[in-house]
Amino acid sequence: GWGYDPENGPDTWSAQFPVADGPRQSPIDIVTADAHYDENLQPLEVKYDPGSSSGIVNNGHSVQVDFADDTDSSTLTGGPISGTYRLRQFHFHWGASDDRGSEHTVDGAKFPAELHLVHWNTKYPNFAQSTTQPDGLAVIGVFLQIGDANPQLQKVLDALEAIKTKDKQIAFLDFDPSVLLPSSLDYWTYDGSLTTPPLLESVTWIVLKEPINVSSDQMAMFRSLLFTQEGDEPSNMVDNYRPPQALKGRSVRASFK
Ligand SMILES: O=C(Nc1cc(S(=O)(=O)[N+](=O)[O-])cc([N+](=O)[O-])c1O)Nc1c(F)c(F)c(F)c(F)c1F
Ligand SMILES: [Zn+2]
Repeated sequence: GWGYDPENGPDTWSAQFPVADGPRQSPIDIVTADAHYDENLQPLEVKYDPGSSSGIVNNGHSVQVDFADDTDSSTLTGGPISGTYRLRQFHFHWGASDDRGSEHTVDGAKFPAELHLVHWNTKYPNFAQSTTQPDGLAVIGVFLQIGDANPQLQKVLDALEAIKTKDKQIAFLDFDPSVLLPSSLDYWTYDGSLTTPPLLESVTWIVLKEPINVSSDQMAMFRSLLFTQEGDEPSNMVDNYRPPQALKGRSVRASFK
């Protein structure tokens, strides 16, 4: 299956997923001088219920925290979107070293990691259906930068030793992901896609300008995960990021001056 090695990584995905060469692929490099301030953009409204967190899983591509999305308990509204989007899951992308790992870049600069909070549009019956619609998903991207250790992140990191190998998962309850958001919700937004196969062009991207902190030691904990299943030749889960894709005429809007 697809992955991030030379023989199954981002440069090979278009063979099985031709949309990889489509008109609205993600991630992108955000050129801040070209990001147009749009005064019509609303503030983001994030309302997460810690009671809806359910589990944490090593899915073979990332570490993912899943949420119950059968009610409007954890939602995203406002910002560039209309209607109500439900939080489905969040996950991370990171590098083998602190000089890389984010998917989006800012004026060419890479961050050591990027958090993605995946939401789906409740005008569609469920997540799967929404993934096939141009306005089906809204993903909040948050950059991680090396600084002081992040105590909010530590609860996620403490769970990793129990899900070291692919397909391992454990219960992960009472976690409010808003503790992972920076103090400012200023954002850039553009129309894009999933950054992993099936690369569906159904994502309104909302990339926060302000990074959150992570320490180098905490980054090393992400890198202790494995892409591989228990008993297989171990391969460290690192560099699980797709590089920036062509803008193909798209505009990036800014919610701030
Ligand atoms: O649920 C999905 N979540 C997801 C998205 C991204 S993402 O990087 O593309 N993203 O949008 O943030 C990265 C990871 N990850 O673990 O790294 C994910 O687990 N992907 C997904 C899927 F797996 C399918 F088989 C499918 F049919 C579909 F429609 C999907 F949308
Ligand atoms: Zn992602």
